[in-house]
Amino acid sequence: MTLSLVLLVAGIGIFYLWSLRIGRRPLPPGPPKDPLIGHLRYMPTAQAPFVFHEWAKIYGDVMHLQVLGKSMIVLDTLQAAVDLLDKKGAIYPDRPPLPLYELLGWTYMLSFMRYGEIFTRHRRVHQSFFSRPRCAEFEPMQTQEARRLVRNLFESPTEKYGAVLSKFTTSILVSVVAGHKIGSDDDPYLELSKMVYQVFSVTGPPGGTPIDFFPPLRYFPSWFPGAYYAGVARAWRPVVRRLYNYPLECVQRQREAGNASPSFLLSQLEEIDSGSSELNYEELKGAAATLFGAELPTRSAVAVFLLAMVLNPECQIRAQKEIDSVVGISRLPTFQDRAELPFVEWNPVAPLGVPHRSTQDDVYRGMYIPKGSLILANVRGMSLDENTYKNPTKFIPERFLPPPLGNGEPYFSCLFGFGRRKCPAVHFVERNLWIAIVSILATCTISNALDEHGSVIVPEASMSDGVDSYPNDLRCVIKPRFKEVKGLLEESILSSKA
Ligand code: HEM
Repeated sequence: MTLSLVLLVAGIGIFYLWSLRIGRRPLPPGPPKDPLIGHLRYMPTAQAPFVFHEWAKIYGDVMHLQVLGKSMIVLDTLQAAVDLLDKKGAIYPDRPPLPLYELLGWTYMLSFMRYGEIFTRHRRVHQSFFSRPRCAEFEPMQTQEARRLVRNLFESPTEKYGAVLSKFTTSILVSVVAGHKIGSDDDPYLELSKMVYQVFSVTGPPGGTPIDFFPPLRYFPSWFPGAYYAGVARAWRPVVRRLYNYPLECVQRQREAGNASPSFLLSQLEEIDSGSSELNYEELKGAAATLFGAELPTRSAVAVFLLAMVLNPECQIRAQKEIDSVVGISRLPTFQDRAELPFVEWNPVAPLGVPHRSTQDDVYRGMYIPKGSLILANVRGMSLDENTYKNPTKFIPERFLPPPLGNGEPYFSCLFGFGRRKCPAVHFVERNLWIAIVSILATCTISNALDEHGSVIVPEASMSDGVDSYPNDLRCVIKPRFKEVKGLLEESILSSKA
């Protein structure tokens, strides 16, 4: 009798727990799906952040999608992303496996690394290299590169602006990572950076190819249905290998010759020799490749800023008035002016970032999030949240400034990602952007280009779908604001040792 009672109570208990999970904790809502393949047919092939944002208006800010049996959770509000990825960071620190990137040879890349012991070591190395005090040391070099950027913009036609921006971002990264100063346009590092862009362009955003959903396809010839990207990866693998080998070989050679400049690679090589490094040689190559691979978002951010200035000339004038009142026109701005230039603070929006992956089952607002789900933080969707931001599609740089300077809207804190995968270079990146933007505003007038009939070209405010979300149309004219500008730039560039 007693045994039956115990079994009955245990049975009820087990049923209760089971019903809690299956019955009362449903998966987050999502659009209707097909049997077996789930949402495969409905996954957006273009402008995904905007499509997800529209779906979120119907199904809610935490959506569940399923593709070939894999769960995907799309987070469309900052609140949901902060609650899950920040506050429960221990459950969401992983990245999905990326078989195509493995085939390409992107190994030991922090951005794509699975969570674990190797990740923790690499993350420590990156974080300590880009610590706040360390980043302050890069300011003189960043200032000089921003001035070279302006000079190069003056000397280039509109269609070359993209290349000029690449040169700026690559120069800063190469200086920091390998201690090399880029001079001419045929510098091998510029060629490498172009290659990285091409590799990412031909393989698309991480995790989106048939091989990522069905890894055995990587072993098939590229003509086999679904295995096209295996051929692409095999063809581009040597390029990735060159990106891994070239910088380290250069710094090793310079070190032997006794003329290596301070850099990430040099300090890590010294640590390897002294036995205090967290990384071995192959891992170090991957760590450096990680940093070169991060060139694209900075280039896009400056390009988006230029586009915003063409489309919003009143904002350009307001920022320039502020700069003129603090800096004047007889010198160029420096980081020391930053505290007095609140209107120049400006940040880009990265669209979908890199997916996180959950390592345990979780429950959020009563919804069940299965272990192993891919978590996509739709940062673009978050920026369009009308409950938080007034006129979200309008460019209002002062929206985050406290009144009376601005609207006092909540600061958009997620540009650099979430939780344990947040961009480790944030202090470095926001300095790159600030000095580029303030230098351009202080010295340039950015205005509409004219077409062959003399009519004003108004570029469309839309972004590419590619890996770097770059403006589709950046036609504009960049000219010196006043006649002394070129002299000030030349003087600063010639006298600089940075
Ligand atoms: C405007 C420029 C940039 C933006 C908007 C940006 C933003 C981001 C975002 C959103 C992530 C993903 C965070 C997440 O998964 O939650 C990320 C990761 C990362 N970023 Fe940046 N980033 C920029 C530039 C850079 C630069 C220049 C570097 C290096 C010099 C860099 C290094 C990294 C690394 C290593 C990761 C991977 C971190 C990890 O997976 O643990 N980023 N960044």
